Amino acid sequence: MKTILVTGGAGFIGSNFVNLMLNKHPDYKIINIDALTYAGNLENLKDIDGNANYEFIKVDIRDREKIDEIFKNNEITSVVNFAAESHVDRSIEEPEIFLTTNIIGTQVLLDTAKKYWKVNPNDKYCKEYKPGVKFLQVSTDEVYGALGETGLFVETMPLLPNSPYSASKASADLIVRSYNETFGLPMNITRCSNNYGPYQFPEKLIPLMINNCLKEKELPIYGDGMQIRDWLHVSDHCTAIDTVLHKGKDGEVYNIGGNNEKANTEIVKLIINTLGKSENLIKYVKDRPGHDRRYAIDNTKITTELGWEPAYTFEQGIKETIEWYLDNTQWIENIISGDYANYYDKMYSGIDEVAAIKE
Ligand SMILES: Cc1cn([C@H]2C[C@H](O)[C@@H](COP(=O)(O)OP(=O)(O)O[C@H]3O[C@H](C)C(=O)[C@H](O)[C@H]3O)O2)c(=O)[nH]c1=O
Repeated sequence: MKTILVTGGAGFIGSNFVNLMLNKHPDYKIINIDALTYAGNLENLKDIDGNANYEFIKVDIRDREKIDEIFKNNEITSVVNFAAESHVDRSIEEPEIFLTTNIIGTQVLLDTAKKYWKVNPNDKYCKEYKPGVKFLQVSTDEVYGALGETGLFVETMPLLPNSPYSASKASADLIVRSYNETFGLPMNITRCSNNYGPYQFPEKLIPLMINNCLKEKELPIYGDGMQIRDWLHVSDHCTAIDTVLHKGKDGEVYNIGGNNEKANTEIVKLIINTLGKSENLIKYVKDRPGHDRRYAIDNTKITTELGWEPAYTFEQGIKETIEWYLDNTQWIENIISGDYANYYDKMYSGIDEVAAIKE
């Protein structure tokens, strides 16, 4: 039986992944560890309550002692590391937590996996690991920096991150790479484009706009709104990670994109129109500092080498996502009333405050 340690499994992408894995692989055990910060919510996992193959442990990935104890008590065969501080705007306000969680937290996991997975733990030079073990680092296309009007991100591009968030993720990627080169630790890195879908915290563009629209609050678009993102449905992202976990070649990086390039304003207008609201709600505000102009992913490697492709069209995905938020207004209220509430209110309750924060 495989035992997969999923970190950050109460967050948006992590909880979608835990749900997928338990349904798709009924013979796997999933251990979900999560610090339950503002963006994590066990309500995201209510459908698997009582599943005998699932265990939740509240822990911060920076807690070396507790991580060690989890590896000691369980025969873990893979780690899928979703745990991260992920919001770019917040990384501009308070970078430190991004560096400690995203970089040091990853290093703690790598050290512990190395310790427990080595065939000979006492040999510092041992590069032989138990069969089938793998560390999968979930990363982001933001590590490549920004694209101009043309071109796509490919895995061989240099890392040129622009925000404290993306710099922390790029640093973690390099640490993971170094553990593979220096210690032979089996690993893959995946770099996804912008995710959307159910259970996304309403600080990110799509759920923020849906939530504000439903409450008839202003919709803050940064700068000219012509920045482009490549939108990937979270369930496509999860099937891609499952594919890389099982078929990814050791030491390789795989980009994961949705083949859906859209300008921010187009997305916001689509949400407004679907919800039958007025475009007068849109308010163009001061631009995000260091705002990346365009992200777009070349999926050739994962498609040709591993046979994965996104299944969702954006039209279908956004329709289902809007419906999900309409059906789960209480979930939104619950998640934004936690310990992040003050920060959330400050950031998103009024446009003038948003603009002030961006100054
Ligand atoms: C919240 C917000 C965003 N925006 C703009 C800023 C971006 O051009 C775009 C998407 O912003 P968001 O913060 O949702 O996502 P990104 O900054 O592209 O980053 C996201 O996708 C990558 C892959 C990750 O790895 C990040 O973890 C994830 O947060 O909308 C606005 O114009 N107004 C707003 O109120």
